[in-house]
Amino acid sequence: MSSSHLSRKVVSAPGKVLLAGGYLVLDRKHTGLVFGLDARIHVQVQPVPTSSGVALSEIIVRSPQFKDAVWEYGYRLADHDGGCEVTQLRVSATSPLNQNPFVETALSYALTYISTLRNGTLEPVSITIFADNDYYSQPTPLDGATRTTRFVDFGVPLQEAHKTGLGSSAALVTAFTAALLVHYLSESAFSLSSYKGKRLLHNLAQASHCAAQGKVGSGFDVASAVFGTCLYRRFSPSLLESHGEPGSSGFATTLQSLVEDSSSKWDTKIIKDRVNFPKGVRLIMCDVDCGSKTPGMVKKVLSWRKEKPEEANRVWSALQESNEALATELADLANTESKDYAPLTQCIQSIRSLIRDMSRLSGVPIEPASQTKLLDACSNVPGVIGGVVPGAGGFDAVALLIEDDAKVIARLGDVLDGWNIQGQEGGGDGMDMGRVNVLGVREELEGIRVEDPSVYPDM
Ligand SMILES: Nc1ncnc2c1ncn2[C@@H]1O[C@H](COP(=O)(O)OP(=O)(O)OP(=O)(O)O)[C@@H](O)[C@H]1O
Ligand SMILES: C[C@@](O)(CCOP(=O)(O)O)CC(=O)O
Repeated sequence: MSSSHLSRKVVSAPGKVLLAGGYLVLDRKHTGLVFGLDARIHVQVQPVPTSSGVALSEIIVRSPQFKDAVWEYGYRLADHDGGCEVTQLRVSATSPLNQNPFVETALSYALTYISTLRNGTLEPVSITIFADNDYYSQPTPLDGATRTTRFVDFGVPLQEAHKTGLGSSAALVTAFTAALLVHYLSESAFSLSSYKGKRLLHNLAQASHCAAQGKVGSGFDVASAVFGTCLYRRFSPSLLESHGEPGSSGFATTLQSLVEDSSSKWDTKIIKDRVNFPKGVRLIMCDVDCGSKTPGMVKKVLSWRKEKPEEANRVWSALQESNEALATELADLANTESKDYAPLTQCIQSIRSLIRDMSRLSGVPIEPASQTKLLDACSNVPGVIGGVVPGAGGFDAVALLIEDDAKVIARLGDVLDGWNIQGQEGGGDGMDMGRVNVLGVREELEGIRVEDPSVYPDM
């Protein structure tokens, strides 16, 4: 190990799949069953050596798997308790500003919080982001085969990469925030191994993720990035609606109180003890490349619920019951070690049927006909227990539960090989289904994790 590894800190956070509870989880009355995935975003922080003894207040962030993915920021403490303001610096006077709102917001929020706990200036650091390959569409070898490169060079700018929908921004903001807290704060002020530390990270990452996306979602993706697989009940949205912004008077104190929850306002529920995953079963994702999400799906579903509350609430209550039954069945299978997967198939079928009701009644293609065909074809493969359109659904990836056996994956591969043509001819949604690839990801129970820095490439 070279000595530079000693001062480097690396933290990783998992991607997610909302197996059950899409849309419902937006309402505190309901829960979502979210699985963490073994595709992670890793963030490395290292001090910048200063030979002259003069430290400039500059932070450089790189995402070396993408073209031109370098962001430089100046930072300063604002007057009137305004927290830490960051300003993106141009790489050259003539080059356009290539912004990364998630990085920039996570940086100013984390530095603001850190500055409330530390006196004096924060020394500059260099930050590197590594994304596991499955966050972006490209064929990856499945279990058993050797992955050639741990972190593939995608060779394109970040905006041109095809995302697979594993929640890169939430995993990034969470790992990025955690890496900065671990770097700048002493173990006694902040530790990821305690529940208190995770709660603090959760609150801070939810605040900056919402600010960066410009809307308050349910936050299931940030919650699973911190706590891993869980049943999730969201926080009241009003919590994040009026905390001001970096630079505005009083922002630092408001953020500190929000993050440390000094008025006990956070009502998020992370339920881990009712969730388990049976040995012998595996979750996999099939990425529909060129799949696209219909814009405004959330808005349309919510306006249907507002217009027809009785109709919608009937479906949502039944779905909530089926979603909980799925979590219970998975936990029972894990506890009893039974290999009778018929009840699990049944749970998945009843969820799918209710999701199709929701699609029909709301007019939103949550499980469109082309995904119904894909899921039915996958479910007919021996060893496949069942599958759903996860999250918001639409034309994105599907999630399957299968018997954890390479033969099942091989059989699935055979079915999916010719899928492109079948989808285009018979999809019936006016959408072309692209190629369907089995991603190399699987479920993972663990959330945020401090990593051994020596296994990452030197940057
Ligand atoms: N590897 C990375 N390096 C730097 N920034 C990244 C990286 N991955 C994601 N980001 C940031 O997150 C943004 C993508 O966030 P977006 O919410 O659109 O996708 P997502 O979180 O993957 O979506 P979904 O919830 O559908 O999975 C990028 O534009 C960039 O700002
Ligand atoms: C529709 C929704 O409930 C889930 C969206 O999930 P995904 O981004 O499709 O994985 C929105 C949310 O929970 O914020």
